[in-house]
Amino acid sequence: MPFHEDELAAAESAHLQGLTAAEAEGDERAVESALRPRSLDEVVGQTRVRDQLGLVLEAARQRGRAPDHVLLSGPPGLGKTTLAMIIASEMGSPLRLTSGPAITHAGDLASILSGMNEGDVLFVDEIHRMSRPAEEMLYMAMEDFRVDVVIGKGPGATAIPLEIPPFTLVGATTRAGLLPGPLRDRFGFTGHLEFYEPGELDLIVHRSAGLLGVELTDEGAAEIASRSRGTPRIANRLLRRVRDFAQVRADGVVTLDIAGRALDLYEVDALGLDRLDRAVIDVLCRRFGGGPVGVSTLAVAVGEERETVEEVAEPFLVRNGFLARTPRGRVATPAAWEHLGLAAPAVAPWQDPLFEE
Ligand SMILES: Nc1ncnc2c1ncn2[C@@H]1O[C@H](COP(=O)(O)OP(=O)(O)OP(=O)(O)O)[C@@H](O)[C@H]1O
Ligand SMILES: [Mg+2]
Repeated sequence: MPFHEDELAAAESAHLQGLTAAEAEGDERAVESALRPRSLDEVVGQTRVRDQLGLVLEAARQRGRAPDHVLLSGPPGLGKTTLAMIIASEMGSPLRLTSGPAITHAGDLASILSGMNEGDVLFVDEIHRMSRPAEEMLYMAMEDFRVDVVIGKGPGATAIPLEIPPFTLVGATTRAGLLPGPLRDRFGFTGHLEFYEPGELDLIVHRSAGLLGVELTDEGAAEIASRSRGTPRIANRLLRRVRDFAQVRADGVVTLDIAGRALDLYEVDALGLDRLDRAVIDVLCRRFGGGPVGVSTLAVAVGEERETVEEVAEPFLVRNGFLARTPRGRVATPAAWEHLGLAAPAVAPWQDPLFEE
């Protein structure tokens, strides 16, 4: 391994803990980091992004240059951080980790950049949450490998140009749409991560079970995979919860029956909807008659942050045909009514030509 794994894992878990502040999750994070694929070959699914990225890295290696800047976008838990780490490891370069919210001043970024060596990979998680001045400094650094550090204030302020050795920026975002155009355009390669197919999640569950020493049947793995919301992080988490159940209530082997009972206990339904997903469609149908309703109102009604509803619940609900985004707001589809065991209104309010907001 070109970088020191323990250090990396420790840095990552500290970084992630800073973001979540939930001490109890520390252990989960450590397991998560142990389950990360370490090379492109180990990555399951995402074939398009993997092939494209593989080419970008190979070409850079042949030229002996740092690869182009890479932007990774997609819903949480699909592998953005994993891929960032793989980019560094495939290039044999050290990885530096930071995140948009951690860079509050341009000076924070300047000090990170000035400590970089040629070929280093800088990973900026949640890059859409960086401050404006830092963002502008980053444009310049990405394009010209140079930044202007402003010393002093007012008329006496001077800008001192600072050269930065060629590096590769890897940005991750759950909201590519929120990135300003000039920043987005400076990435040489953008990989959009998609939700995983059940067959791919099945492979991931088997792989993780092997690493964790969990005994499971093919049917047990398939059950976990099909209830994982197309998301490897969730597949791994459910596997651990099902393992607990198997250990305490049975003989430790994860069978179809055990997986089904455990997942019912954890309120993950047959289609993989979790509590938040169900709360969103439930409120939408029962309280707002199917919509349309603005996302902020919806978020208040389910007692969550707007961002959480938009970034975590919605992509999955939209992709699975339970919810639609319309210019007037969010609406429930007939599949959502059906999933809740409710009768959909004969004419949905938003389809009624006399409907007025
Ligand atoms: N393609 C994959 N194959 C196998 N396991 C994967 C894959 N992608 C992700 N994982 C697993 O899922 C977990 C979550 O992935 P990761 O942390 O990279 O997601 P992320 O996109 O960075 O999420 P977030 O937006 O929340 O930061 C990892 O611990 C890893 O074990
Ligand atoms: Mg991440």
